[in-house]
Amino acid sequence: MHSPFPDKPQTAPSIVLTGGHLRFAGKEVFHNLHLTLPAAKWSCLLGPSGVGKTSLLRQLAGLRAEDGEMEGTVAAGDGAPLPERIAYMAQQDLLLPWATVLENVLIGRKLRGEPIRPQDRDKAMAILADVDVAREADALPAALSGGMRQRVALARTLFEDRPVILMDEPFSSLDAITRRRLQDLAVRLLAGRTVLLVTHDPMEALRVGDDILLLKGSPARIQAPMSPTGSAPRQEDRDGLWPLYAELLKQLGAAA
Ligand SMILES: Nc1ncnc2c1ncn2[C@@H]1O[C@H](COP(=O)(O)OP(=O)(O)OP(=O)(O)O)[C@@H](O)[C@H]1O
Repeated sequence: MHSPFPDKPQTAPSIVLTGGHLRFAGKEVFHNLHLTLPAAKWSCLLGPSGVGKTSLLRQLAGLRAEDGEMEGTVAAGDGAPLPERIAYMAQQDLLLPWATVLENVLIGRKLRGEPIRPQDRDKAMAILADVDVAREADALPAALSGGMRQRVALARTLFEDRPVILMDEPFSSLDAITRRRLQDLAVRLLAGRTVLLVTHDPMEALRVGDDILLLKGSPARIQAPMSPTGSAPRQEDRDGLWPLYAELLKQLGAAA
């Protein structure tokens, strides 16, 4: 099968957050939060809107909270430095408006002062083809639909090919068919990576996640209600996901 990643992924570490704490204007979003993301597994984080999922993802990505107080330590289980091993895909696509789609995928190399080699362009184009926006490679982001921009942002994350991937609702703007296709693609391309995926879609979490996490309450706490069996991407009927879906909905309802 064609793969834009001919090399083996670097070893993916576990990620450990200790004593996570976030406060905005006196409101505690979370307090003394502990979380371990197992190495080379997909963890999916669900929770009601505003509970703190994006904030938690940003803390794991090493980003500061604007206008907020953040405390806690984030470390890789193997003890090696973490920041350069993380790819972070934000909720807003954050594409550079003046750069073409292809340049946006390659922007990480450019920002790091690395040369753009022919094989980098080839790899970027292969990923753009995988996410079905290769025809738009020379277009500016403003010419794309929201779903297309999201696919470009996903392509940029995949291009970075890091062992740790943090994604904030990466498939939210996509139609149902494209969403499933890209879930399957991401599972294939990111096998062996340590992934945390924030989603509002319990079925998405059940299809792709090794571990499902819930963030709930105020201040928010982490729960780990289930770890679906069978290898991802799972199928609703074949893998018996519907009862788990109902259970997750119940638990999310209880979280409101
Ligand atoms: N810059 C900020 N200033 C003040 N409050 C903030 C700021 N950023 C986030 N918050 C607050 O922190 C809380 C958590 O926000 P966060 O975006 O992490 O939630 P979320 O679970 O990702 O929500 P959603 O599912 O809607 O994306 C919310 O109450 C939000 O209003």
